[in-house]
Amino acid sequence: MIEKAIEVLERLKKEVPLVHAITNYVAINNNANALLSIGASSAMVMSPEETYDFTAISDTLYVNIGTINNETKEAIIKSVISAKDHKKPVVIDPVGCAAIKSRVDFVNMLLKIGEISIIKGNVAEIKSLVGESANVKGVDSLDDSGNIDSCVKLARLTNTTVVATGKEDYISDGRRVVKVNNGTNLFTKITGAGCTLGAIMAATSACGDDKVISSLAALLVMNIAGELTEKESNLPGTFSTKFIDNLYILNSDMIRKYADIEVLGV
Ligand SMILES: Nc1ncnc2c1ncn2[C@@H]1O[C@H](COP(=O)(O)OP(=O)(O)O)[C@@H](O)[C@H]1O
Ligand SMILES: Cc1ncsc1CCOP(=O)(O)O
Ligand SMILES: [Mg+2]
Repeated sequence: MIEKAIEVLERLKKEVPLVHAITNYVAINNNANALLSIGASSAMVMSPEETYDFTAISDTLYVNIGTINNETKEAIIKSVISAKDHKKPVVIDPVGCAAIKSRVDFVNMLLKIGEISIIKGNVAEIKSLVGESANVKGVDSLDDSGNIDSCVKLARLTNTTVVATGKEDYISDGRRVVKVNNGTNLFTKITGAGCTLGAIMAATSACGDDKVISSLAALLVMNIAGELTEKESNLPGTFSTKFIDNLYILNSDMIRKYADIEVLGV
C-alpha cells in the first residue's frame, strides 16, 4: 500500500495537477505554498461568476468551508456542480461543522447535488457529520476517541472516502480502513494544518483512482514532513516555515523509511 501511495506522489510530480481551491482566508497562503512545495499547482478562484468554468479547466477541486459566507457558498455550489459535470475529484474539508450546525446542513446539501470523492475533517467534524456528539472548541477538535467508528460510518452513509484526523488518522471507504500513525503535535500549534492536508489531498486525488491510496499519499507527505520538521524546530513560527521546506525536500525513499501505517479490517 505504501508503494502504491508513492506511485501517486511520483505521478503528481510528473503531471503537476492544477488544484482549484476554494479555501478559507486564514489558511489560503499556506495552502498555496504547500501545494507548490509538493509539486502541484493551485489557484484560489472564489468568485461565483468564475467558479463553474474554473473547475472545468482544473484537475481537481478543494472545498474548505472555514470562512464561508453567502457569496462563497454560491461559488462552492457552482464548482461542485461543475466537478460533477466534468468528472473532477472533489475533496471537502468541513471546517467548523462540529460547532456551527448550519455547516452540517451545507455539507449534506453538497453531498446531494455533487459527486464528492473525499470528506476530510478532524474527529469532531467527522462525528458531527454522522450525528454524534463531539467535544469541540470552534474549529478545533478536543476529541480523540471513536475516530474509527465515525470514519467508517460516514464513508458508508455518503459513499465517499473519509479521512478522520487527530493524533492518529483513519482513512476508510466503508470497507477498507487504514490507520496512519505518523504526525507531530506541533500541527496543533499552528493554524491551518488540517486545511493544508486537505489541499494536498485534493492534489493527490487527481493522481490516482483509488481514493484510499491517494488519501494515504497525502497523509504520508504531510505527516512525515511534519516529523522531519519537528527534529529541526519545536517553535511554531519556524516550524511553519521549515515545514514548507521539508514538503519540498521529501522524496520516495524518505517516505519508505518513515511511513508508519496499519491496514485494518472492518
Ligand atoms: N497530536 C497529534 N500528533 C500528531 N499528529 C497530529 C496530532 N494532531 C493532529 N495531527 C496531524 O495534524 C494534521 C491536522 O490534523 P487535525 O489537527 O486533526 O486537523 P485540524 O487542523 O483540521 O483540526 C493531520 O495530518 C494530523 O495527522
Ligand atoms: C482559525 C480558523 N477560523 C476559521 S477557518 C480557520 C482555520 C482552521 O484551520 P484547521 O482546520 O486546519 O485547523
Ligand atoms: Mg480542519
